[in-house]
Parts: sequence; structure tokens; C-alpha cells
Amino acid sequence: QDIQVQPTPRQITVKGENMATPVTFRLEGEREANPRAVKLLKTFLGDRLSSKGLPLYLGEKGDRAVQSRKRQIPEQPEGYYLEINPKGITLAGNDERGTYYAVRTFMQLFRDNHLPQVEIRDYPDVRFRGVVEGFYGTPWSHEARLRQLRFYGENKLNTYIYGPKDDPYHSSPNWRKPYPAKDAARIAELVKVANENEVDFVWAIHPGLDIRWETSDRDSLMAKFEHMYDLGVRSFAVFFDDISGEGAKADRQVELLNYVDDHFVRVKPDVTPLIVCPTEYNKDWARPESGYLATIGTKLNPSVEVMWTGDRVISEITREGVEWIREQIKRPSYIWWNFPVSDYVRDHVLLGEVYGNGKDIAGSISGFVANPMEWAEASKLAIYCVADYTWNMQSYDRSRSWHRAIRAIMPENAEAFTVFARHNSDLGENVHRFRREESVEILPVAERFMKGYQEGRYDERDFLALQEEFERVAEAADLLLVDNENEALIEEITPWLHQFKILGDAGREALVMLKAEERGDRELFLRKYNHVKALRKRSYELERQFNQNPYQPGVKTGTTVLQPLVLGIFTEATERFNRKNGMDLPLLADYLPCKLTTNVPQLEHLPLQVYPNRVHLTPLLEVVKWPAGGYLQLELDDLYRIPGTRMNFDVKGDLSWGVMEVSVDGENWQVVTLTRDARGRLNGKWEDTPVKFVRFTNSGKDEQQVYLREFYVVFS
Ligand SMILES: CCCCNC1=N[C@@H]2[C@@H](O)[C@H](O)[C@@H](CO)O[C@@H]2S1
Repeated sequence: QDIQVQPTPRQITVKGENMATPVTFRLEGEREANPRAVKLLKTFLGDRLSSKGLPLYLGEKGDRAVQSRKRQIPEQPEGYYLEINPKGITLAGNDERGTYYAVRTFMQLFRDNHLPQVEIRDYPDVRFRGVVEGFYGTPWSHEARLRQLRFYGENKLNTYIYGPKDDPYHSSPNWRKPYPAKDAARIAELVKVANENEVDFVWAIHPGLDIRWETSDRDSLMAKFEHMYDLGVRSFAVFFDDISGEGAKADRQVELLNYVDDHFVRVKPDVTPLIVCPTEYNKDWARPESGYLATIGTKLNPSVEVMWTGDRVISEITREGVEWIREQIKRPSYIWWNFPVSDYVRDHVLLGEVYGNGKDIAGSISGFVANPMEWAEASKLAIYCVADYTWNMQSYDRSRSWHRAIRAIMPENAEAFTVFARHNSDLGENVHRFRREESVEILPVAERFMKGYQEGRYDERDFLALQEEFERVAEAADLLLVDNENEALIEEITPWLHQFKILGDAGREALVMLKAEERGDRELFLRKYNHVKALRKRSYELERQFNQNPYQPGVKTGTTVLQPLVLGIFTEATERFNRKNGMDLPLLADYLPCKLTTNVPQLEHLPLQVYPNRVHLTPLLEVVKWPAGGYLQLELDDLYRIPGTRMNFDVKGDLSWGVMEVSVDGENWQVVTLTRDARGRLNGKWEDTPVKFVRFTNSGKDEQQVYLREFYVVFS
């Protein structure tokens, strides 16, 4: 029979027909076994527990209750042996966590009326598996974190790293200070719930923005770790990512890390290995000449785990990539995988499959933690799949895992959520150029149909398939908007559900427009034309109402296939109608094109946010290395005055290296006077003759390291 266990066990042997589930179980071994496993099992079995009934042997290797099965238990960390047969049940761990996992598997096999007769030998591929709350944006709420920890217990994930960039007590300015009482109590509660779910709660500190390499700051960091230890934290990390200047020096970092390792981590009896985020944390940024990674590799205590995001900030993890970094840091890397994090594409939700990582990397990594979206519940889809992948890579099946994840998260509306997730998985154009598949099933139909429509003949079956898809989109949105099985999830994705409903309606109406135009039914065409334009306007209003953030404000859905399809059908049908009826109905408004050219590598693919009278550069979260002579140029589509430009590089020091110029023809340039305001932002304007080009150049002789917090041009 098809036995489904999450994550997929390494070895299941069916030993016979299903057996009737005993009415009661006699638990053996509870005094010696892992107390968290005992508690979980007793809670699960409830009144089925009695001094009579089928014996259930629970314990770790070496415990008396599971002595007879000792040789069957895998010797890998967190491994377990599970046996169910009419003579008895054995749940035996190689260690305490293994026993806990055996109980978790047993709970999935349990049915009120039958149990499978099986033997399972199981253990994880990757030592440390889980999530790093390491994104920019609104940190998860306390309740969301508690739900996450329970979810990790259910999915055999053993690590949660607390490192939200926007928590001032994790990062600057308050990393030196203890948490206020209320926050401290919440951390203590998280640690407690983490322990109950056999999850290591790793508390990370991010001191690099303003750390001074003196004993006072070293002592501050030690004191903060002691404070966290008193709250129950037993796992610690130091993040040196996304910083520049003093804090980025390798030998200083190593000196501090080794000190913390020697005088804190290794002197405490129960603290797990220290984890560090290096400043050069991906291959794209690694500078062999800087010797940074070499210093880490040769001087950092071997017991310290070193995190790595792969070949780029956002990248798929390959065998070649992890073997390269292993050479550099002289130890397996601890992967920080930047998916499904969306803090650089905040108008998108990423609900697609987890794919692209090698299945042959287990031997070269010590950990694999996913950096999620600020939408905690929505992130569970990917986290579920990461749990399956990191536990048993060889058997990982991206589609099977994704469908199971949907059923686990939205059992009552799995179908609707599948439709929604299929069309909300790609990121759109983004600075990291990381893309994901989207609308995979309907894509060939959409392409074939649009080609046929433009060439004057399409297959009616394709038309009907698209009509069906848009109907399912509209249905799914409404079903999910009223779903109450996971209200926290629906609350997170509601803006996207409203947008999704509009998309479904617009798609259906555009198809009616198409038929009306073909039949020459002017009245119907005009009705549907107006309806689609109204839907488009509502969509824009949603964009300005929800999810307003300084990076990618708004709410995007179906951006890779369905939205372009609706626009394509609408445009083609309207153009035909205009030609046949000598009319000039306007097409859908899309703001003016504006072209960015630059020779600054990190800005090459920077998307622009274009509004009726403003162009925004998407701000960057990482440090931008702006070379001498590096320029960034905007070309507008016409001549405009520039009533205002604003740049915020978050630089305290000298900015005289920066020059802004405007031009009519891209050849002759005039300098724009820039003034620096109280917040360190550069403001300028150009009220003279209208211009077409605006550019900003590092006219100094040195590379500048800045943050691109804000850069926009207003024109009129
Ligand atoms: C080696 C691990 C260090 C990774 N540090 C990172 N910091 C940033 C994160 O806060 C962001 O969420 C992530 C995605 O934008 O990019 C980078 S990845």
C-alpha cells in the first residue's frame, strides 16, 4: 500500500498485511526514553494507553526497552528504527532526537482502524536542517514563530536561526543591549517550544555595522550571549553579512569568533557549535586576492560552522559549488539558501516548487537552512519541501513534495490553493536575476493560442482551455478568501487573492471581447472592453492600497504568463475592433518606458518602478561596490523638466565624489547642483531647458561602498 511519510524515509519494508489497530497500548521504557518523545507519544495516544494492550517499546540505543532491536538502529545522528507487527511496536532512536522522530513517523502511520506492518530504518542526509529568519522587512510575529516551531517538529527540521535584519536587538543599534523584559520573555517561550519540538533555537547577533575591534565590544557581545543563555538559548550565531568597512576585516572577525568559541561555546556544557555568516558569503563576491576566505579557512577554529549562500546571493546549490567553498574554508559549508525569501521582490509571493539544488551535495555540507518570506504561513510550502529534500535527497521528488505540502497546509482547499500557487511562483524581473517556473501547465496552451490568434486561426480547444483556466482562477480566489482552516495564511495572502480574482475575471472577459469582435457584436465588445479597463483600474488601486513598502510596493500575481496573456488578448482584440470600426479605443495604460544603463555590475539588471511622473530605482539590500568612473544613467522617453531628484546612499562620510548631470542628447551634459539634507540624502532639481537624460557618476578615483536606499527622479 502507498505509505506516505513526511519527510520520505530512507528505507521502508512492508512485512505483511495491515493489522487491526489495537484498542490499547502498553508503553515500555518511558522512564529512560527522551522525555519529549514520551510526552508527544502519550499526548497522541491519549486514552489508548493502558497497563494492558499491545507492547510499545520506546527508547534510545542502550535503553533496556529497545535492547532487543539494538543492532537494527541506524548509527547516524537522529537516526531511528521503527517496527510495527502484531507482537509489538518498537520506536528506537540512535539518540534522543531519533526517538522523537520515530514517534513522529509512527503518528503519520497511525490510522484508527489499521496499522501497516512495517520496518523502517531512517536517518537524515543533512545534519542541521531548517529555517533562518534572516530576511529584511517586517520580522515574523511571536505567534507566527510558535506556529513555525511546531511545524518544524512535525517535519523533522531541527534548526531555527533567529536573525531578522530589522530587529534592533539582533543588529544595530541595540545588539549590545539585553532585550527588554517583554521581548526576553517571548524569546524564552520560543526556546521552550523549540525544545518541545526538538528544534535548536539559534540566536544570531549582527554586530558588524558598528562593531569596534576593542575588548569593550567583545565583552558586550559575550555579555549579550550570556543574557541569551540565561533565557535558555543553547545555540549561537554571529552574522557578518551585508556590512562594509571596519566590521568586514577577516582577521578581526576570526579573532573575535575564536575568542567566543574558546571562552563561551566550548566552556558551556550544552552549547552547540557556533555558526558564522562571513562577509564574503557567496562565490560571486569572493575576492581571492582579499584572502578573506583563506583567513577563515586557516585561522577560524575548525568547530565553527561557516554559512554560505552558493555561487551568488540567490542561487541554486550545486555539488561543484559546495566542493569549491569546502576547499576555501577547509570544512563543509552550512548552506543559507535564499528561497523562498522575497525581500527583493516584495510585491510577489513565492509559492512554487523547491527545485534546482543538487541531490549529491549532502557529503559537502553540514547544514541547509532556508531564508523565508516575511509571510510566515505562506513560506511553509517551501519549508515543507526543504524538509523533504534535506532529509532524503536521493528520493526527493519536487512535484510530489509540493503537492503533499499543499495538502498538509490547506487540506480543505488543496485544489484551490494549488491553482493559486501555480500562478504565484515566479519573481519577475529582479536585480538577482533569480527566476522560478510559473503557470507551467497552461503556458504551452497560452503560447499556441496567442500565436494562432495573431495569425488569424486558433484551435477552439485552446480557447476553451484558457476559458476554463481563468474560471478556475476566479473560483480559487473566492474559495480561498472565505477559507477558515488557516486564517493566518489567508490573512497574509489576501491582497494577492483579491488581485488573483481580478485576473480571473479579466481573463474571462477578455476572451468574451475576442469572440464579440469576431462576431462583429459592437455592443457586447464595448461592454466587455469597459469591464476589462475597469478591472485593470481596480488592480492598480489594489497596488497602491496594499503592501506599501519602500522597495517593491504593490501586489503582483500571475506576472509571467497569465497577466501578459490577458494584456495580449485585450490588445489584439481592441486593435482589430479599432481597424474594423475606424475607432481609436485606447489600449491599457502602461506607464512610459524608461531605460537604465550603467557600468556598475550590481546595478546592471536593476528593475525600475515607473509611475505617472516618477521613476524609482529598486533599492538594494546589499552593499553596492561603486567603482571609480562608475555611472548610472536614466533615459526618459521625451524631454522633461526635473523638479526633483533624491538619492540616499546611507553614507555618513564624504559624498563629493558623486556628480549628477543632465543632457538633452546624451552627449552634452550639464551638472546638477546637489544639496545634502539633514538625513544625509542628496537632493537636486533641473528647472532649465527640458532634458532627456539624467546620470549619476562616481567621479572620484576610489571605489565607493554605498547602500542604494533610495534613488528617484521626478519629471514634469
Ligand atoms: C552566508 C549567509 C549570509 C547570508 N546573508 C544574507 N543577507 C541578506 C539577507 O538578509 C536577505 O534576506 C537575502 C535576500 O535578499 O540576501 C542576503 S543573504
